[in-house]
Amino acid sequence: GHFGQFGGRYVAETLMPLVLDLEREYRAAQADPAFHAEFDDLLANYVGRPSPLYYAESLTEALRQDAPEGKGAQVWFKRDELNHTGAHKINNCVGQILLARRMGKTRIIAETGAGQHGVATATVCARFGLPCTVYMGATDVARQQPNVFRMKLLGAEVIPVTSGRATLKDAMNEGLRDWVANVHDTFYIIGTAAGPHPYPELVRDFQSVIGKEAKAQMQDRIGRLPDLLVAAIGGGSNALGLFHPFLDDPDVKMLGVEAAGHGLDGSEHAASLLGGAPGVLHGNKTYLLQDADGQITEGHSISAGLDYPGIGPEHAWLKDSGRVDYTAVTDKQALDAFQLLCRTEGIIPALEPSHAIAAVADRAREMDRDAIILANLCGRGDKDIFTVADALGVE
Ligand SMILES: CC/C=C(/N=C/c1c(COP(=O)(O)O)cnc(C)c1O)C(=O)O
Repeated sequence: GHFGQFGGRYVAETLMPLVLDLEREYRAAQADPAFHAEFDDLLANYVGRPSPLYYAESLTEALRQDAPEGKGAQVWFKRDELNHTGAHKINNCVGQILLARRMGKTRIIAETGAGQHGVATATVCARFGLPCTVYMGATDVARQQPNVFRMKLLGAEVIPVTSGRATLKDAMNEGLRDWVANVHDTFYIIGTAAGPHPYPELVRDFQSVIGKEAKAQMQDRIGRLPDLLVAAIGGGSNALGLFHPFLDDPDVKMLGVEAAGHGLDGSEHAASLLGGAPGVLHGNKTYLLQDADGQITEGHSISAGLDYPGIGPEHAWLKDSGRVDYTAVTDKQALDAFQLLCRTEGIIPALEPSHAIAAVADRAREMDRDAIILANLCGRGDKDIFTVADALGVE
């Protein structure tokens, strides 16, 4: 594997030539200044980067209210929810659509759970005039309706998937099935840092613009590095994007936040690292929620984007190496954090980063007032307002 025992490329033989072509093309793109110039130009002038680095003063003060005397870290956000399409997903889609064009592919497919990756894929397909087919679990079609309509407005075909629990895992199964049948003309834009090598690496590389910007912005604004980075984890791409540029800074601690759903003691969660075991799924070896026979078990999370029984292999390696700490936040805790941010900062976060905000609230109270926490605000909550309304029993 490419991350210790984790990673690898466990795919059907028919996929191997394409996966090898993709690696060859990715290496060529990495060495091509024109690729980087086009990527950087689109991120600046189409996506709207750099995303702001924002000091959440009001949230910081609110958290200090019930912190012990002299405690209460400063909370900063990387505002990737302000990107075009409303989440970090677009960073990766811009990179992958450029690879698809370099490879001469004429058809794009993708999987989606929260619909953010689906919208971002449909967006770059519209921009570059390529047909787009998005696979989405029927459960997620129902709970992320605003994004389903946006995908259609952008010209994408949305195919509901009804197998299993009809969430992200099932959508990714269908995406891989389509890809195996159409390798000649189709490029699969995978939405997270998972899948057969080189996907976990190239997705992490495209998303690392988040951490690179944050490092420079922190130096400009406060002249030092943050003490703790916090990010929510579905497959793990926004977390790796923030963490990766800081991995060689030993004083920068990192916390990945998984979805504990209805609690880690039961099976109704999506904490693949904390509640799973090593296994193989979707082309890579990583930590997975699985039963004693190695069958993948269905997860649960209130947040569609974290509702995945796997995780990118780089996180499996970072956990085992001890470089990154991992925790898990329940649906309830995420909902409370969602409302806290709305009320203190006037920002409606997606349910995914709401899990990170819950963990920030937990850690900030234990840290000194001059400590700096930087959290990834990786998506906006417009897509979630009806899910939240139902959960809170309000109109
Ligand atoms: C690739 C499938 C995941 C999706 N979203 C995941 C997601 C996530 C979790 O994905 P990762 O960053 O890859 O862990 C975090 N924040 C937002 C706003 C998300 O939408 C999607 O389909 O939109």
